[in-house]
Amino acid sequence: MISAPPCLHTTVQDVDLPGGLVGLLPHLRPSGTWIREREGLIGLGVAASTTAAGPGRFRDLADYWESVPHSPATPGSSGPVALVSITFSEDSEALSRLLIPEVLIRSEAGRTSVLITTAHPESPEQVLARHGLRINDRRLLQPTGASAGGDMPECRLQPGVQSERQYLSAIAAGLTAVHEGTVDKLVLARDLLLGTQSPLHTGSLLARLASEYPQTWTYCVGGTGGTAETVLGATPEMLVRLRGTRLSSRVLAGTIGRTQHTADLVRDAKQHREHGLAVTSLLEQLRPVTGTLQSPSKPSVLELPNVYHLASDISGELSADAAGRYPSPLQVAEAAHPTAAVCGTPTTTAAGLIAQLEGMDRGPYAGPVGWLDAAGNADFGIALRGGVVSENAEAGGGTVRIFAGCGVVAGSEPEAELAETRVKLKPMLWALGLEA
Ligand SMILES: C=C(O[C@@H]1C=C(C(=O)O)C=C[C@H]1O)C(=O)O
Repeated sequence: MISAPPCLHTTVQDVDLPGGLVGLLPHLRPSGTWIREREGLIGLGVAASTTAAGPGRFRDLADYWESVPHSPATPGSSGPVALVSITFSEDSEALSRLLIPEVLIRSEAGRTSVLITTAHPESPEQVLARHGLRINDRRLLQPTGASAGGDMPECRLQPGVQSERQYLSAIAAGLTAVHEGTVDKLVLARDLLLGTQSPLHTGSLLARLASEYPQTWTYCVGGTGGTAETVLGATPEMLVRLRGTRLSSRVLAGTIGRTQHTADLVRDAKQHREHGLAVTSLLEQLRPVTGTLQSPSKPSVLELPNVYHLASDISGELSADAAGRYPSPLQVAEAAHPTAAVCGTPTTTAAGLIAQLEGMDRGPYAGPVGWLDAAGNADFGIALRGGVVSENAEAGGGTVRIFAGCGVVAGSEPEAELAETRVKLKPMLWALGLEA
């Protein structure tokens, strides 16, 4: 629902954070995160937010963001940042969201700053104190409360929308569509449901993901209390990164588990075909909004603790329209989404088959997730290796719904694809204490 955003006042202050963003996470209940290695951001609380649904969801979120009136931040700072999660499908029942956190802790190029954005006449100290933080007289940013520790509440594993057997049938049906020439590639996903009896501390869960998977972007959007849903995970895939008019992307497709060797991936023609379709889709979809685009002649191998992926790092430059205007970050994300890394080729036919064969609403899974600022900078990853946490404030516990998918092309074997989803579910299962 789009409502008028409040007028926001921002203050910014440089701080020291020797333990880095990840060290702070177990003490906090973030409303948003985007962290990789020692860089990124943590959002706390919500100064303003909106939700959107349907085919106009990108545009509606962009309109809201553009209408946020805010006082200019200190020179050198890019002002408020919005965290964004957008559903995979325009038909999703789930909401796409944009939220501007009250407190934004941002680490970039060795500098950490705290940006406070508020609609209320409160001092920065009061706002920080409400979120369990203080800045001492030596500029150290410190938590005021104890760490929640790394222990996760006991989780009960429940079946997802499809059993493994049903998922194998969906893959077989996908392969038939490939053999009949309806699609060249189709990405099919499944889910698992985990029930918890006591509340899940999302800060600790995110800290576990960020520590174990430092090569990925640890994301989180939501968590505004009550029965609100939080989207979180650790994605290795960058849909679009914008720094002014410079654009970059990391396309992943073609995967093996760590029990195999990278050489098995590098010499596998099927994996390269699958990868090539994902790269081609991104290049074609970005062409209308870019002037130049470069992609490597062959993919490299991205090594993660659970899998090896074929990876292509794409770079380019945005193009201006006839009036000299550059596309906004949300327009670029809309153009890029969905690539054949998470949908298929051709896109519309694949999306129709996904809805039919998966039998589930992907919600935010495989949709764009990340942040944008008022200077036109943005990081939008693809919401993979994660899930949706739903807390039930009354019952005290909640559920976590986690997702994983894989690309089906000619030569795919259903059992191997099922095994691939098992290793892709590993980061979340491990972070929740369900896997060694
Ligand atoms: C669909 C997922 O991952 C995508 C599919 C891949 C593949 O099929 O090889 C690899 C990386 C991602 O683009 C997932 O993690 O759920």
